[in-house]
Amino acid sequence: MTDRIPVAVIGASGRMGMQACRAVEDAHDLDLVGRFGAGDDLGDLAGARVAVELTVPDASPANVAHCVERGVHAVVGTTGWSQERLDALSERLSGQPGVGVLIAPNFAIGALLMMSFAQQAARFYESVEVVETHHPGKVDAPSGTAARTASLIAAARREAGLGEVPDATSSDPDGARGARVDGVPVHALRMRGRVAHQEVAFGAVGEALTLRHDSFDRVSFMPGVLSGVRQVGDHPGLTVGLEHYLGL
Ligand SMILES: NC(=O)C1=CN([C@@H]2O[C@H](COP(=O)(O)OP(=O)(O)OC[C@H]3O[C@@H](n4cnc5c(N)ncnc54)[C@H](O)[C@@H]3O)[C@@H](O)[C@H]2O)C=CC1
Ligand SMILES: O=C(O)C1=N[C@H](C(=O)O)C[C@H](O)C1
Repeated sequence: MTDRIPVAVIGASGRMGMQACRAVEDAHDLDLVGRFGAGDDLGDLAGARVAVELTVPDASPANVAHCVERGVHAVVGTTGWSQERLDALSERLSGQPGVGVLIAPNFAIGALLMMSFAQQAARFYESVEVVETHHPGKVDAPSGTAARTASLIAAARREAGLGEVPDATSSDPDGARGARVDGVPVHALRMRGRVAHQEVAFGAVGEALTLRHDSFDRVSFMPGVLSGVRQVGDHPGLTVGLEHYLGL
């Protein structure tokens, strides 16, 4: 008989939380034992071994800390985790050996591949910019995916000895050139009718490379959520990025 994993979803009434509850309920090896929303007492997380955390950036660190303190593994899709918050979580995990937390800026396989391809391409191109588009209900900008993509690109550029992206702009009073994440220009669009989309545009003399990923439906995130739930217990400590579980 297989050992079924008892799972709780935090943020269960949200766009992602509802989808995650359905995916867990439909999985042959998982049991949905708890659904938690804003204002609920997480208590012992209804006896869950793994919690899926899909809330808002301001609530996520406390929810994850609650899980870790009770020895419950956490699969976290909530974005907006700063390096400072990640460091505090690592510190907390060092006092709970055996507990695993996965922070996954994006669960979609295509988005993970896009980030990996962007990392590979980065050293060959002088110019690069990231453009993400999301539904207008998203509270954080840039997206976690865009921020991570930019950081990965920046690290690859540094390693290759590339300097700043070329840009002669000397007047931009309204911020038309977007944000900079680790020196990489990032632009965020919010549009009714969209879900989650990203382009990474590379340029070199006489050529361009464009990488694009589209999530048209939140079902695209569910195989990744389920992989995370099944594997987090085998990965104690903090892991940032589902690619580390998938060998990408
Ligand atoms: N990693 C990934 O692949 C993906 C990550 N996300 C991220 O997941 C998060 C949730 O996204 P959506 O579902 O679209 O947002 P949403 O706004 O639809 O849902 C968030 C839910 O969290 C609840 N909530 C707020 N504070 C809470 C608290 N303290 N405890 C428990 N529940 C609380 C809200 O009431 C709401 O139901 C966002 O950070 C988003 O960026 C979204 C899609 C994919
Ligand atoms: O809020 C969303 O919808 C999404 N959030 C994640 C992010 O910020 O990157 C993942 C995906 O883009 C959908």
